[in-house]
Amino acid sequence: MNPDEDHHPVDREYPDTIMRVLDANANRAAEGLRTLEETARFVLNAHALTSRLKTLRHDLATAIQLLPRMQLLRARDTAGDVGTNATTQSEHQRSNVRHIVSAGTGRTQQALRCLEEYGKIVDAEMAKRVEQIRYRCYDVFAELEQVCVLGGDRLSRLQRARVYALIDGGEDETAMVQRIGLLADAGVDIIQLRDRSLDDRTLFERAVAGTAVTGRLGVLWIINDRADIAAASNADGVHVGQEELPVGQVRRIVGSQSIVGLSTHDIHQVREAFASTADYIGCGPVFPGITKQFERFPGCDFLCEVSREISSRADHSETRPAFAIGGIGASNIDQVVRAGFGRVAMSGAIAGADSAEVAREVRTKLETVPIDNPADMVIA
Ligand SMILES: Cc1ncc(COP(=O)(O)OP(=O)(O)O)c(N)n1
Ligand SMILES: Cc1ncsc1CCOP(=O)(O)O
Ligand SMILES: [Mg+2]
Repeated sequence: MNPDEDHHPVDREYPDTIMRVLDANANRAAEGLRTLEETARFVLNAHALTSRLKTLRHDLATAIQLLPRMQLLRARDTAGDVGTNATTQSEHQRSNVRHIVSAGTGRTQQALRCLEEYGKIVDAEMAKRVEQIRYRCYDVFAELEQVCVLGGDRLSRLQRARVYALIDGGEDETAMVQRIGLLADAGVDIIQLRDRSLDDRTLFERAVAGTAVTGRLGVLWIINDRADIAAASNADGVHVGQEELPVGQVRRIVGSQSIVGLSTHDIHQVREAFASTADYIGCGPVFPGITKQFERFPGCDFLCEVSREISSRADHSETRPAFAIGGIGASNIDQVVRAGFGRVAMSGAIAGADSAEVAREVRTKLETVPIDNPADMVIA
């Protein structure tokens, strides 16, 4: 705030000691929130958490404006602060992102409590607002720490993923598990269970079996359409279409640690998806295929538009991994690659006896397209 705009009704001067506590902790809390926000944004790609942390940071700045800023600045005395040299060894060591997050959340919470307590002497309204911010922080911080462990791992695997296979539930559970093993061996990164012919109980049981085997094999496991079954089976995520439950509602069911994918068929839907909390998008249908019939094919023109949209955004945290889908296989992968896509989802092409060779061949071609991979830092 401009010092001239300091409109706090200063009817008294507060002791410098109090002002120093408030000044130091206002800075500490704001810096802590910014560190956590950057982690959610750039390291974890956690869109919903990033925006909640940003709102908290802004609300804190608004609350701090209730303090007499000139008095705060006059009281600032970094050189005379006996605490600046009193550092501990652990303050200078951060071994991984989890460590940064737990240090940041602890520090921010402590700073908010100090602000609140000392703020009560100066401005009761400010103290009340900080108290509310502190309560909101408890929830957001708990989620952030959890996302760091499970969600962060899922998101970094998603960022690296290139080949995504859609499968049905198979003849029986054993057949499905075998197929998953084969696809994983062939280097498939993500497998989606897409089967509308199964009753809910059987679909759930297949989902549970898939969660267990993909967990062992290091493959992401996504359930098509059904957020409830994805949550109940502890799958890595869910994929929904434009006519299904909105992404925000899906999130309420599966939580922030799960992957949510969204189908897109035109560039407006892609932009909407980038503004939502979806973690990746499916783009298509590109070509006619055997799995699903369509009247319209946005085709490779659409893929080119999506590639341009992604590369036009300087800030890659504003985009999401995009998988081309629809009739894609070894015979047309070159066209997809030429459209700038380094990731595909396939069903029909990986359903036959040659599925492993197809998956390998497709992968080799896709690897010629660089994909943005910001999540290559050690999160564990
Ligand atoms: C990765 C991926 N992309 C697109 C789709 C299609 O989803 P949707 O439009 O909801 O159609 P159905 O698969 O539900 O028939 C997908 N499943 N996966
Ligand atoms: C579900 C879906 N949505 C767009 S294309 C498609 C089917 C993908 O299967 P295939 O790879 O066999 O065309
Ligand atoms: Mg669907």
